[in-house]
Amino acid sequence: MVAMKTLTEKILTDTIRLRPANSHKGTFGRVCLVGGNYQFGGAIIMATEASVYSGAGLNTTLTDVVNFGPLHARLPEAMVTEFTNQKALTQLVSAADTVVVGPGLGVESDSLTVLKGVFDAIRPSQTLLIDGSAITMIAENDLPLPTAHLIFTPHQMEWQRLSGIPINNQENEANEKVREELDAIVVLKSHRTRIYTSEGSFMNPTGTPAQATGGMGDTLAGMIGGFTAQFTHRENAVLAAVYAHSDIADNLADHQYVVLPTQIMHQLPTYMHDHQSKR
Ligand SMILES: NC(=O)C1=CN([C@@H]2O[C@H](COP(=O)(O)OP(=O)(O)OC[C@H]3O[C@@H](n4cnc5c(N)ncnc54)[C@H](O)[C@@H]3O)[C@@H](O)[C@H]2O)[C@@H](O)CC1
Ligand SMILES: Nc1ncnc2c1ncn2[C@@H]1O[C@H](COP(=O)(O)OP(=O)(O)O)[C@@H](O)[C@H]1O
Ligand SMILES: [Mg+2]
Repeated sequence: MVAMKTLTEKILTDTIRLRPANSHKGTFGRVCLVGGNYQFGGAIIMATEASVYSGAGLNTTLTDVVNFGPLHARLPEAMVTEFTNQKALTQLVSAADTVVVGPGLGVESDSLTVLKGVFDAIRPSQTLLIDGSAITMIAENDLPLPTAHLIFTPHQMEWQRLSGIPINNQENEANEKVREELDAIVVLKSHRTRIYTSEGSFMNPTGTPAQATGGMGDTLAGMIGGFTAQFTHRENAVLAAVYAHSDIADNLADHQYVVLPTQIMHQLPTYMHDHQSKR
């Protein structure tokens, strides 16, 4: 086991590139976000909004039809399609650089059908981020994983379900072993989030109890989606998103009792401007 490294602010300038003058929306990646049933629309709206605010060039959301209006009222920049339309799902998933599946997807039979549809459509060259309900469904149904660049973003209870490691025993050695079996990047979220990759394991030093509110992880999932779609080094993109998400929260918590997920994403364009590479 190699010692865990602690992330520093340097991960930001190592990752967030200066936007080239000769560029267009296609330069900054396509993200497809899948989730948000009739009950959890807010989750996929927050994930989508976080991806857009992190600079991803094109964003399409596959969700329950009840969420179309609410999503567009907040975010006309995103495109929407119904997640039960298998043909559209296959086409939109195939066209993405990064697919984010799970925020607010739910665990009912329609949710499982959607998840299986994503797994069938994904190709090995693509990045697939698996969050929230999708992690729970994989664990509960023992679903085989597709071949792709996989990223899991479990909180401790979701990691217990997926890995079988009880929350109190989630030590680095055990976590690293399961990460290897999954052949994925694992972002194990807690008050001090740890990130396990094939290139090493990392501790995120940022974060505050002011973040302990629903939707905070949905927002991180969207940010990682946006970062991985536009920045070429996948591991660094994940690390930078985790660091930024909680660093912004720390800054807001200097003068706020609670930090809302939507406040974090709205800070992103300024924060990324201030922490981009100078070259
Ligand atoms: N506005 C919305 O639409 C929201 C929808 N959400 C969605 O709701 C679905 C269910 O996710 P939940 O996470 O709520 O439910 P889960 O049942 O998966 O997990 C929550 C349980 O895990 C426990 N837990 C233990 N350690 C934890 C840790 N470190 N972090 C978080 N929880 C920990 C909590 O106490 C809680 O009882 C997901 O699809 C999620 O995306 C939630 O994100 C909340 C907001
Ligand atoms: N006490 C805390 N200190 C630091 N970060 C926290 C704390 N509580 C929650 N977070 C962060 O908030 C996010 C919660 O994710 P998750 O439980 O998936 O939320 P949701 O599913 O409601 O969106 C994670 O990024 C986690 O690290
Ligand atoms: Mg979550």
